[in-house]
Amino acid sequence: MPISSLSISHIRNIQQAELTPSSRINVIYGENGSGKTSLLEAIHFLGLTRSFRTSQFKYLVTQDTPQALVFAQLAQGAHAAKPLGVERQTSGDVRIRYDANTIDLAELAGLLPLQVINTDTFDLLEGSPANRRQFIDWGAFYFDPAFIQVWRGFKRVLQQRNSLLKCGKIDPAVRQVWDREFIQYAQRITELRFAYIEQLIPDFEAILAHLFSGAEIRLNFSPGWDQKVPLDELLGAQLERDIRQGYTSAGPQRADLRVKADGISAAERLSRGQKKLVVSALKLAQGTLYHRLSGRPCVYLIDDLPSELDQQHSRLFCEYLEQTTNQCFITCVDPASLRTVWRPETDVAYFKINAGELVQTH
Ligand SMILES: Nc1ncnc2c1ncn2[C@@H]1O[C@H](COP(=O)(O)OP(=O)(O)OP(=O)(O)O)[C@@H](O)[C@H]1O
Repeated sequence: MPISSLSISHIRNIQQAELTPSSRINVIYGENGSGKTSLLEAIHFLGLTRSFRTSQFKYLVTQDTPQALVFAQLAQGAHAAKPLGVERQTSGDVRIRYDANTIDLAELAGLLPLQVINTDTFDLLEGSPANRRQFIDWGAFYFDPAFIQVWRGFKRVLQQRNSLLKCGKIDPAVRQVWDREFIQYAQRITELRFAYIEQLIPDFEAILAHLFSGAEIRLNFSPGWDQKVPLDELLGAQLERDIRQGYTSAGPQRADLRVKADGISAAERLSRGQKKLVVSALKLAQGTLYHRLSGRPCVYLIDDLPSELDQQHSRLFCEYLEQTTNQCFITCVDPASLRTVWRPETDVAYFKINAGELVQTH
């Protein structure tokens, strides 16, 4: 559901800002330190009650202010827009209200599915497998309603098993009970991840073909253990090692999505700009698949779109965004490079931000 109006109070250097965004493309521009990323963080806060830049709320809220509040109207097609408000205190209290009801975080995540493309997105290639598992699990969460329960169950069993391992000596009967449950969850979570990746790959390849040429990119999902060996055998064979280490070394907690360019790790092979195109294609593919499955577009927060990209690739990126129905909030320092890329019929709004103050421009 696109945001049809937005009011931001006390997010970083934005004391108070109001905007009426376009349902399609919004370009937010301004000098370094003017508040562009803060505006994207405000939208992220609205969708998830937290920032994508810091895990500590005290850094997100305007300094010396006890609370942040972001309020929006979410468009509902032909029907009247519905209000959504997220308020969070530095003391810890969070209040989420949607259409006159208090809702929880899981309901909020379903209302405003967000995709962020920023410098951290490079972690999808350069970071640890945990980044890629998070990426897969975001998609699997929306892909199959069963995923969240399976994921929670698996986390609980893994924690229990690891606690047992840390104790050193384990009663074989107790271990068998936990292993049985561990294996059931491991198989289920892996099936759901496989199913999601299988659906994602064609979208990823189609988007990549639009944005990128120069190397053959392949995605390869590795579930976290050698599939040729039954997991119960593996857990038994690795028990001594697992006890020494104090954690379970095989299972979905070790899954990864390997990205290769011409058969070599993409993180090692690609240039910075090429990496940006590949990670963006992954994020755009997630949004496309989500839209196809749910019938609803995502909201994209794209920080400094032109950075790392030459003019031709910026143009291709914008062309792709234009073809989708996502609502996009795109930041840049100089809007000149993004002024000429849109088709005349595309609804594009421009906002200039200066010292946290926002004005709509043309
Ligand atoms: N908690 C806070 N309270 C008030 N101001 C803050 C807070 N945290 C950061 N700032 C300031 O907010 C300003 C805006 O930062 P932001 O990262 O949004 O800028 P930007 O426009 O994205 O810059 P750049 O182009 O350099 O990436 C900065 O000057 C920063 O120092």
